[in-house]
Amino acid sequence: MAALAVLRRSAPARLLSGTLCVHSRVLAPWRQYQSNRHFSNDKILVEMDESTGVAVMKMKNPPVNGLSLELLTEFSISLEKLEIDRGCRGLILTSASPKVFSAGLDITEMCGKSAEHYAAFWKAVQEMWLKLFGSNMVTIAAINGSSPAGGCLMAMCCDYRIMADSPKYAIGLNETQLGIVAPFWFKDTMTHTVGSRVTEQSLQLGQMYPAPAALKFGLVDQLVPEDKVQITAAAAMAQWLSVPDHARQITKPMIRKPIVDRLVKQREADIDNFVSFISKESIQKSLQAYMDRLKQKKQ
Ligand SMILES: CC/C=C\C/C=C\CCCC/C=C/C(=O)SCCNC(=O)CCNC(=O)[C@H](O)C(C)(C)COP(=O)(O)OP(=O)(O)OC[C@H]1O[C@@H](n2cnc3c(N)ncnc32)[C@H](O)[C@@H]1OP(=O)(O)O
Repeated sequence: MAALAVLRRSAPARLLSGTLCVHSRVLAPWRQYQSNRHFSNDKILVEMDESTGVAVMKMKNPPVNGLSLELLTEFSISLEKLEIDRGCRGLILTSASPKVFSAGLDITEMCGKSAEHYAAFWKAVQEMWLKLFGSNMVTIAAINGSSPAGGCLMAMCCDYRIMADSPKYAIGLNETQLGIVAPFWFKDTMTHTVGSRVTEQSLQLGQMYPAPAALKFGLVDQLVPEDKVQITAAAAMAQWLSVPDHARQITKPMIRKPIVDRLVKQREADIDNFVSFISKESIQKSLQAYMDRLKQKKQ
């Protein structure tokens, strides 16, 4: 048992290659850590079921769960807490808002801000990805609504994806549609999920796939009626957890560690690249025009 406990603790550290730091500027203090093991801060809600060892993490940033610096920071802190919790073996990631899993990166974080802000934001995006893609737990995305760009990235980081069966909900990496470019580790994550050919086409076209199309080529693993997404995720989790932890935890990094290491080796260069790209006037104009289109859609 002691050996298993060591494996459980040491594998994430190896996989994440020392990436435990989080940006300190917006660290929200834990409001509470109650006996029933629910904890929450502003943007992330965690419900931990001690009898199953499964935590449900809900993103809570209405109206569309934009991945702001605050949400990303709280996400990484929450995930880190669960990762070191002996009792937690599985994580179900979902949205507290109906109809949207996550609208991806909060575009307002990438518009009209300082270079320092862009760098802090991008570091938080990297941190989220390193922790979720490199997690030692079983991770299941319960995709209860649309999931563009960064939302799709989060879902793809998980071991298994269950999506609400509705053509109204779409998922994909649509960055080129905004006039921006998905970085290499977004591309790596998609290649890992659906292979090179589909990734090449999807990324160039910035394609969003309605849920039934996403199922066809494996961007999601299972479609279920909207009101069954959570219960199906719990059932899938039970199945994944029936595999002995130590064997699964040694297997997962065989595939994922080289992908994680690629970013770890060039984190600073990737931040510099992002800051210089996003600061360009032409890119700022594209993002602003896209935000205007989103707002006009309503009128
Ligand atoms: C060489 C390369 C090197 C380095 C890298 C360089 C570049 C950068 C890479 C960056 C990677 C980027 C990743 C991203 O995630 S970008 C974000 C992409 N997201 C989207 O395109 C989603 C846009 N939103 C939608 O499609 C819809 O909102 C959605 C999610 C389907 C929900 O639809 P609906 O319920 O109808 O809601 P509304 O559209 O009415 O939106 C409500 C409200 O929210 C605002 N909003 C929506 N999405 C975002 C967002 N991502 N960020 C900020 N704000 C958003 C929307 O404008 C509305 O606002 P309002 O004030 O009008 O209420």
